[in-house]
Amino acid sequence: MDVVQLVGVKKAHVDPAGGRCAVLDVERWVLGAGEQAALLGHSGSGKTTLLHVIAGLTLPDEGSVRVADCELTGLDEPARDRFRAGAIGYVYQTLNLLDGFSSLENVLLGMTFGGRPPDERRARDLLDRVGLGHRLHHRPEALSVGERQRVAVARALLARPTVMLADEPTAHLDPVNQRQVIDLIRSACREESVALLLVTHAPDVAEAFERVESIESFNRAAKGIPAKEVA
Ligand SMILES: Nc1ncnc2c1ncn2[C@@H]1O[C@H](COP(=O)(O)OP(=O)(O)OP(=O)(O)O)[C@@H](O)[C@H]1O
Repeated sequence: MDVVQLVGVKKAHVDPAGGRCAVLDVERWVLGAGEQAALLGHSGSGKTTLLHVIAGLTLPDEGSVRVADCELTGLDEPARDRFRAGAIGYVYQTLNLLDGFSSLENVLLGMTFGGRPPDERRARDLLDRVGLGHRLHHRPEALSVGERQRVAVARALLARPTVMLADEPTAHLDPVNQRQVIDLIRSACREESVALLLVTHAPDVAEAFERVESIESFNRAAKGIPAKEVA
């Protein structure tokens, strides 16, 4: 069963001169239930835009985006926000942790938009599992970059999502920490049967995945790839 299915998805951004710039042109792309895929691609090839479209953070100009059997293009923004809070775990490139709040509060805040009561026991358990049981009450500024990254992973898992989207979650880590955070994301997703799409620039991070693909192979709008060369 596919938990993400994009069909005929097109998305253009408006450039500073007011012109439209095609960023996504995807005939069909799917992610299976519990599948783990690494996504590579050059800077500006549309990786973050693709994740935003799958998460319903932005709508495509054309096409269908189905996630966990829900057609996101048919939902208004508040409905997409509610859907995302329940079905999608997102680890942002910039982590998006709130400065004034502890690790535990940051994890719990992830559920605020879902309309369900925050599950503090699960939040503590997840923080424990990512090795931060002793950092529950530290604020982001008192955590290392790797620890912040792990808080973001725990927050993304709290609502028991169907899909985890991770946008370069290890960009600022040394190779040892990078490996630890990736292993942690992968094992947590496997244990909870969460499908994973992870964007990375690091070929050695991608190598560990059974499915590795470059966005240029399926996005006809990626620069340098003429549409006719894409099957
Ligand atoms: N809100 C926006 N308005 C206008 N153009 C945008 C917007 N967001 C992204 N773009 C453009 O769309 C293209 C794809 O951006 P995107 O962030 O998806 O690329 P990426 O593959 O994730 O890049 P990177 O690897 O550098 O993070 C880029 O050329 C970018 O300048």
